Amino acid sequence: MIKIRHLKKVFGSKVVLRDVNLDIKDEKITYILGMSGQGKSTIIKHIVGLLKPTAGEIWVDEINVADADIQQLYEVRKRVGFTFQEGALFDSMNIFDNVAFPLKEHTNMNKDEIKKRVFETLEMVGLDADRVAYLYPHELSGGMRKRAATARAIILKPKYILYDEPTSGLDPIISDKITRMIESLTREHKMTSVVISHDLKETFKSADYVAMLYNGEIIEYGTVEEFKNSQNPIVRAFIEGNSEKYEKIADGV
Ligand SMILES: Nc1ncnc2c1ncn2[C@@H]1O[C@H](COP(=O)(O)OP(=O)(O)OP(=O)(O)O)[C@@H](O)[C@H]1O
Repeated sequence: MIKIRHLKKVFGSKVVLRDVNLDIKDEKITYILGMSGQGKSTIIKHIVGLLKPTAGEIWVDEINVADADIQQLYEVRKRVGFTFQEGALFDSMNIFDNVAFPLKEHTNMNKDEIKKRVFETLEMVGLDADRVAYLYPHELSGGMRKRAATARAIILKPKYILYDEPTSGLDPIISDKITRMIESLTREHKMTSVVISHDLKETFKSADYVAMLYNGEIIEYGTVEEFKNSQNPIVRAFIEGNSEKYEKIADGV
């Protein structure tokens, strides 16, 4: 399980995360929602040790990432795959080399083993491996690039996968396909998924748990039904897409 306890992060004089507490349950899909700039990406960067917290603990199973040594961080990176919003793939490498990259870095697999694993993984994310493996990222559509980036993130068979806005910039049909891919990796391949999103439609379709980040804290956490029935005024304004209501509450009016 991933457990975040009293996570605080200050950039310069700006307090982005005040006191984040969150449990990510194994083999489930947890969505983290929140307005732009609230610090959702900052949370996931802490989970993989790309940022050091100002205070608090981030447990990935028995490892506290906040004070992990190099060896432990290496272990965390094997257990936790992640995809970022932008620039997830190396433009100068074809899809095969992109997806194979972590295998070459982290394992002693031979060429045949690497090819087998890359092709299997491309199929797992719904790509036709024979067709796309030797294409370059710019030759793929946005949705296919997201799938390929996911293939690279799961190539080491991580227990956890973190998706940063996997459906942003995609049309509703492709968004639905990406959501189904996340579901299939979670349900059939027993991964634990954390999804950062603004996309309520996709969230309500596939989340097991939903957390809402606001003003540096998780202000609501529960199942989709619980979240939909939340009486928290910020959550209500967010669900209704009511900017006037949201801003009034945010301004303390
Ligand atoms: N390395 C950094 N140095 C300084 N400020 C940062 C850094 N990383 C993030 N921030 C600031 O922290 C805040 C939260 O950023 P973050 O990207 O985590 O938000 P987010 O909720 O993921 O937003 P979005 O939905 O737009 O991606 C922003 O104000 C951002 O400018």
